[in-house]
Amino acid sequence: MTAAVFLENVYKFYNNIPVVNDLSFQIESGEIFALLGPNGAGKSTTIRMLTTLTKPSQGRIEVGGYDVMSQAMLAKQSIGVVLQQVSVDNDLSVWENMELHGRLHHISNPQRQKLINQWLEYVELAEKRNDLVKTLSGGMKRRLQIARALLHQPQILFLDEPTVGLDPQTRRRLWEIIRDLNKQGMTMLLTTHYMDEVEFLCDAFGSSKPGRIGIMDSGKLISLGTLQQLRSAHGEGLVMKQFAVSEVGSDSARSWEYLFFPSLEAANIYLNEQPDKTGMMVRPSNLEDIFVELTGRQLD
Ligand SMILES: Nc1ncnc2c1ncn2[C@@H]1O[C@H](COP(=O)(O)OP(=O)(O)OP(=O)(O)O)[C@@H](O)[C@H]1O
Repeated sequence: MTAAVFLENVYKFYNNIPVVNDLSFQIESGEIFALLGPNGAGKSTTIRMLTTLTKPSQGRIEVGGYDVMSQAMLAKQSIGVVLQQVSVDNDLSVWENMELHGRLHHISNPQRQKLINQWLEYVELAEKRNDLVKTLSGGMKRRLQIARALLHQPQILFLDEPTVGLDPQTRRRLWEIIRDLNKQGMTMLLTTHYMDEVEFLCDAFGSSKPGRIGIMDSGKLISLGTLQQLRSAHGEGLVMKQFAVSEVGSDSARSWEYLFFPSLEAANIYLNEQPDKTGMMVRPSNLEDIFVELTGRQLD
């Protein structure tokens, strides 16, 4: 079966520096895939290459079975894109934004109006159809971006940092939309630097098909798998040990050392064997622990 998204040995150089460095992975049809990494890891550049907005310097990329270099038009038709910066036209109404996109994609009426209505209903903006976009909230604008990206019935939806700058309720609502679209069979690739976003969207929680997580750092894919696979690979049990890193007068700055163990039980056995347990605690590992272990950094 052809992968919905396929990257092989992909590089992107800016000023001779590889900001994407030998990236290879595939996403199957219907899968949800999150690219997680700190600022500057190369996530946006990767999405820009996948969506034909910038060319790879080397390597092969296919989306929807089409080569992004030699079959860019066909590749573009098979994808919907929601970029980090809100890209809807503020001076047009909600409906006019949808109409423009529909015309650009040569969707003829009455199908165009049917799809506009369907997707505006889906993102709960039907009642706002005649409102100017500049009067909408940030969350509404993001939902409009999603509705517009879906109008030409793409197979794959790319979302670059979809919930950045939104309040908690709005983020939650967008996550539900993203998860629902994926349940309906839409292939999804999203970038994020929020751990809770990845855990909500990619975690099993009763789903037989959890999403996969690709952790990127300095242009490289440094880990790949479901949350459970990442936890199994790095250790499901964690012992946190507090230690002083500096002493200034009577103040001391404290930090944590993380020790991973194959299971929570193994972590507990280790703790029980310690003669002095002061400043130590045991808990199951999570995505953030794994990220810090792999990159040596914490996300914002
Ligand atoms: N057009 C460009 N010219 C030169 N350097 C660039 C260009 N675009 C991106 N970069 C550099 O490439 C690196 C990767 O940037 P990118 O935006 O892909 O990272 P990111 O993981 O998406 O980060 P963020 O979460 O901040 O968006 C950064 O060091 C950035 O400064």
